[in-house]
Amino acid sequence: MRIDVVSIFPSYFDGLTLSLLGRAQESGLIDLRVHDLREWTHDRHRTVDDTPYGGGAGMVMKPEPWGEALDALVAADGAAARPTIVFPSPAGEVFTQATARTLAEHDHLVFGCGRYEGIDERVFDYAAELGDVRLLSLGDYVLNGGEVATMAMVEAIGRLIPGVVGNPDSLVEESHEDGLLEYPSYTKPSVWRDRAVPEILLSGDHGRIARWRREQQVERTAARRPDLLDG
Ligand SMILES: Nc1ncccc1[N+](=O)[O-]
Repeated sequence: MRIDVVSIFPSYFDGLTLSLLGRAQESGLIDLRVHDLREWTHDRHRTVDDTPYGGGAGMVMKPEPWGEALDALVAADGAAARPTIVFPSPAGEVFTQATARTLAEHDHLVFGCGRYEGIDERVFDYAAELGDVRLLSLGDYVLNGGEVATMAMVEAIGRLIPGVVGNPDSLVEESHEDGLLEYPSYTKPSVWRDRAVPEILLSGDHGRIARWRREQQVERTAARRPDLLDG
C-alpha cells in the first residue's frame, strides 16, 4: 500500500517511521511518503492560508496549493486505480475499526491534513474528480489540525495490512473486532500484591476459558459501551 500524507507540519509524522510501521516501510509493505504542502506554493512567504469570505475568525487554507498537491500525488500514481483521499475533519463521519478494515484493502491512500479553520470547500469537490473522498473524524472533539488524526488512522489501517503485525492472530481478539470490547488479560505472577489471577485461567480447560472470556467481553461492553450492543 502507498500512503501519501500532505501537511504543513511534515515532521509530525517522524513517529510513524518508528517500530511497527517503520519495519513495514523497510519491508516495502507500506510505502509512506510525507509531503510539505508548502512545496506547492510559489510566493516568497509560501502562503497556504487567507481570510475567510463572509468574515469570521481565523484563516482558511487556500485551494491552489491543495489542488497542485493532489494533482502531483494522484498523477504520480499513473494509471493505477483511483486513490482514496482522506481529509480528517471533526465534520466527518466517525472513523471506526470497520473503516480501518475497509481502507486497509486499498492500494493508495492520500491524507490531506487541514489546519486553521479548515480547507476551502472547493478542494473537496476537486479532489472527488481525482479519487474517492472521505471526510473522517476520530471523535466529537476539536484538534488543531488533521495531523494527530492522520497518525491514528494510518496506524489503525497500517497494522491491519497482512505481514505488518507479526502474529495475525493477535489482530483477531481485539476490542471492536467482533463488535465487543476485549476481555481482561493477565500474566505471571499468578498472585501480585494479594491479587490473584481468576482461577478459570489456570484451569487449562480451554472451552470454559473461552466461555468465561466471552462473558467478560459482554459484561464490559454492557458496562462501558452499551451503545455497541444496540447495533
Ligand atoms: N477531531 C478533529 N479535529 C480537527 C481535525 C481533525 C479531527 N479529526 O478527528 O479527524
